[in-house]
Amino acid sequence: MQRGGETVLSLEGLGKSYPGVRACDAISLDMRRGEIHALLGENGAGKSTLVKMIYGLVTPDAGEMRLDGQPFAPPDPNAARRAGVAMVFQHFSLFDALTVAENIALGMEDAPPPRRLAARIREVSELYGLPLDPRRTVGTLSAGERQRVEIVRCLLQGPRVLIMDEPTSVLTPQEAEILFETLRKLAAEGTAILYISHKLEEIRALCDTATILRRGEVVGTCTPAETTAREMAELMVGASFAPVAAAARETGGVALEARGLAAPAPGAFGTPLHDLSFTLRAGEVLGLGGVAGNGQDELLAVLAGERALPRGMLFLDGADVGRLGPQARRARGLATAPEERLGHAAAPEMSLTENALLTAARRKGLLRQGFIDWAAARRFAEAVIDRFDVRTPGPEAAARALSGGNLQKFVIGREIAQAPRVLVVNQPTWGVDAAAAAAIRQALLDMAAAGTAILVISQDLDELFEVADRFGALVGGRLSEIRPMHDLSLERIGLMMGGAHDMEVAHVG
Ligand SMILES: Nc1ncnc2c1ncn2[C@@H]1O[C@H](COP(=O)(O)OP(=O)(O)OP(=O)(O)O)[C@@H](O)[C@H]1O
Repeated sequence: MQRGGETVLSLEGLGKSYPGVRACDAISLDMRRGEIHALLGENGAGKSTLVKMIYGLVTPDAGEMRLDGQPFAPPDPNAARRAGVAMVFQHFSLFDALTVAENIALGMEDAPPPRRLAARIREVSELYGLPLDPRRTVGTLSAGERQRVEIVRCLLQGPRVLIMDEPTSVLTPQEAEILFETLRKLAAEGTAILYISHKLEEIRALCDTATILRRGEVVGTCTPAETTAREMAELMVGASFAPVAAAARETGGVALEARGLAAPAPGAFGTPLHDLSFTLRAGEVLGLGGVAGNGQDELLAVLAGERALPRGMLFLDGADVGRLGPQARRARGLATAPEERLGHAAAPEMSLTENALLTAARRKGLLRQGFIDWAAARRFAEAVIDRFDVRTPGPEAAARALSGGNLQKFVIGREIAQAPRVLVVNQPTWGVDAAAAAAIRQALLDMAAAGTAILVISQDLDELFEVADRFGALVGGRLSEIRPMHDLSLERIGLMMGGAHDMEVAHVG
């Protein structure tokens, strides 16, 4: 570990307000050369706002920044990049139809000629243990490989400060380990890394120091290796919270069954589903793991009814529902929550009340003789906000004004609160902080104990260990054998999911 290097970036009293919310309040923080610095905080604590100020996407309304001792106020990301600040986002901004090299060239100001660039990409990717073929079309890459494109793009700039926003949510455990090797090597060379994650065990393994934010303010710092995950979670929340506990439960009859379920790829780069068969019983939680892009979204779309299926492939309580649309399936008790919260699970410009109405109108009786019962819709939205501790000024707030994790709590809570017979969720706690994730997982287990059949599609294996009774891996649109969760180790599951995609652990040094 390289503690004690000179300060590269210092923030002094940084602040930013949005209407009704002080997102960041007088934040001071120093980053040193060679340091891997975690930024921790519950949903809405201000982490994204803070890094957006460093990256020139948001202008602070108070305080100042210094980079290498010089005043630093980037008006836009280009300026931040020129000054040596790079950022890898949770959502990749790559063009599927272009090659790796073309994508990288697009993000550069003075891209070298194609052959030189391809050679540089090979060089940097090999040096940092992130093999990448510059000629591959991005649409054919796995999520882990796409992330490598983003990282290599940053590394080509030789950044002094590298910001990573929840980088491991798309990786297998083996790929995450390779990423950590890369980050350690970068830190050893002097790069300062600011690392946002809700995965506290990862932070303990990787980060030299952590700054904890709560409601826009710095509330503490710690040395992650010397602090337990629970202690860190409690520092973030400012209180203790209960661990997830599964009550003993009995499984009932088969509620949902897929029989040889198959569907062509929805577009040029989607994943076709091949011959998926599983049963899901009342009171049971079936976990489907897999690296992003292996058919998760496509499976959710056919289970939700966004895409119809031929006869004979999908049964709800014994009845063939494959040809029914989403509203008809919901009316029969099959509720679903997709991964993408803004735009798919929720309409960004609509209020929380309107978003609640979108999926709950039938089951919660929010329509009266064809008219919307706005008072009832608002009460339902308020009940979800209360029960799942969604931090927002109120149900009239637009979905897009919520922090990522708070919107996630809302869209999952909206389905849970409808008490469906079968619930299918994709990445239910993606981007949700530890305490809120525990609350969502507990709610899923409580529903199962009350007899709901639950299918959890997730890339978070710790989550599946916590909630699932049985496990199957989705790989290339196919389903592995389904095994009892307690027979499986993390390593075994990682291998079932496709291991490290032909990658070798970086040889550091
Ligand atoms: N564009 C915006 N308009 C209005 N409010 C906003 C906007 N962006 C952020 N906020 C508010 O600022 C606060 C901080 O949000 P921010 O996204 O920085 O939190 P976060 O710590 O990154 O959360 P998460 O872990 O959920 O991503 C939240 O209360 C959020 O609702």
